Amino acid sequence: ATTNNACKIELIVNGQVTATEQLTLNVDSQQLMPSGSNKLKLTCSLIEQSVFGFNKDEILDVIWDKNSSNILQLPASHPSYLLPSGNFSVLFTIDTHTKSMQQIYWQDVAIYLNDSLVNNTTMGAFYGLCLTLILYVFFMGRTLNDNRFQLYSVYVFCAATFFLLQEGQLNIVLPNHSFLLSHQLYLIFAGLTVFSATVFIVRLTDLHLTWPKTSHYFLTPSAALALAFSVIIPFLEHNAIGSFFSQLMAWLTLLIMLVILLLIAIQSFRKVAIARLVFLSLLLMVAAMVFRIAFHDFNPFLTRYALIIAFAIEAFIFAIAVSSRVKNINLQKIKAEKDANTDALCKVYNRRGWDVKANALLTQHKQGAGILSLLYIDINDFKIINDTHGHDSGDKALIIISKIIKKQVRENDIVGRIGGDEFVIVGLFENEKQANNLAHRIKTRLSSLTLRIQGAADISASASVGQVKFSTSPASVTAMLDLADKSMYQAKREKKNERQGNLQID
Ligand SMILES: Nc1nc2c(ncn2[C@@H]2O[C@H](COP(=O)(O)OP(=O)(O)OP(=O)(O)O)[C@@H](O)[C@H]2O)c(=O)[nH]1
Repeated sequence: ATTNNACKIELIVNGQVTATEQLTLNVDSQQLMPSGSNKLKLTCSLIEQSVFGFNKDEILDVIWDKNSSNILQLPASHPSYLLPSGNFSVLFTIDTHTKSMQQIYWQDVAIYLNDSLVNNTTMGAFYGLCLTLILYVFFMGRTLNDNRFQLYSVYVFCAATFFLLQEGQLNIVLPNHSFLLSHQLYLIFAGLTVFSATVFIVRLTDLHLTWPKTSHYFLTPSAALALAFSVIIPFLEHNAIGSFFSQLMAWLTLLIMLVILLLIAIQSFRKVAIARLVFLSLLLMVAAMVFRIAFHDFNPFLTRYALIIAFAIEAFIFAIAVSSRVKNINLQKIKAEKDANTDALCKVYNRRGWDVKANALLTQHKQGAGILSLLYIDINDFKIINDTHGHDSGDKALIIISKIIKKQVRENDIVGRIGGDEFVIVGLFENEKQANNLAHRIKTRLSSLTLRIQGAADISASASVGQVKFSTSPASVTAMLDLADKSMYQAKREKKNERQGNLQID
């Protein structure tokens, strides 16, 4: 009967034991294994069941000897086995493709369960966050038709897949697919991550516009080279050349990140929008990467977690940066649209903007009832005002008159300046009386004006106002304008005749 737990592992080459490793319960141990097929012997004497497994990802397959039916494979991210109690000795083969230190763990069942629960929950939360960000930003990008957002999703997808393959969670749902655990597949996703991240960051922060040469001749080609390495390395012999290329890829990636970091630091210094956010998250990522390269074999678990945590924070910050860009782009679009439709001097609609709004009102009138009324306002003898007081004072007079008009109208009436001294108002009224009231107010208010202009002489001005009303919708806004224009000329002529009549009487 066994009185204490003990396990040892022996490496067997040509039938000879070449190395022995005494395992310690709940302490990871290292075993150097040449690449290829390694025969090993596990000898245990156990009071109770325990868990035995491998941490590293270079393992292609673990094949147990025929007499190992009492050793149970557990659904886990890495090859893990439940060892029975009692004394036993069993042979197994490990296929690896790189000569490496294998991390072997031998744990209490309770500790193993706790560790894998923590690991899988943490990783599950991480994948959930990534998936949410990927989908959210992707569909936001589709709505806004800007490929920066799709690039973000591609980048986060590649990185999350890289972590998924490296951490091995796919192995839980798809056991016995050793390819999923293999170095090859996750290395390619590492390359894809470097490439998509570079393209995304360049587009997000407009590095291709600020430093076109650096981004065309260094950043994009280097990222493509790192991607090419990641595809080539799995096909190389796992010897000095292979590890040289692996190192090269790691350092190239670090170099790309440092250059981007430097450029974005300059942008932050120049106070370019979102540059600081991007800088912060990149700094975090570089710190995690330096840690990963410098302490490569120090503690793989910790090294991987540092990168995952840094990446989760980075992905989140990038999502904020992307949405902040969306906001900026949207605001710019809205402002540009508004500017294109606004008269710069009087801050009412210009011809283009007024036409759009007037058409919308006409459509509304066609669908409903009420009176559509258009007022056409032309300032009298504005040329004389300009000639007498100067163009600058003329401008100020136009501003004051437009303010007077805006004060008289209701919120939904549409005021536009469609010519030098010509204003139009279109509105929808419940009845003719309401429409006439507005026309009357405008005509009275503009019939005789004294405009006070700071630092200049007062200007006397007046305007002629024409009105057209429709209970049945007119054919078009142009037709409506033509009629209103004629009505205004009629009013102007009458006013001139009146004045001439007055002169003759005098
Ligand atoms: N200050 C200023 N003047 C403008 C602007 N746009 C047009 N004008 C001037 O407005 C004047 C309009 O002149 P006309 O169309 O001959 O009309 P009017 O002098 O008002 O004469 P009636 O319409 O017959 O009463 C022209 O002298 C234009 O140069 C502007 O933005 N600022």
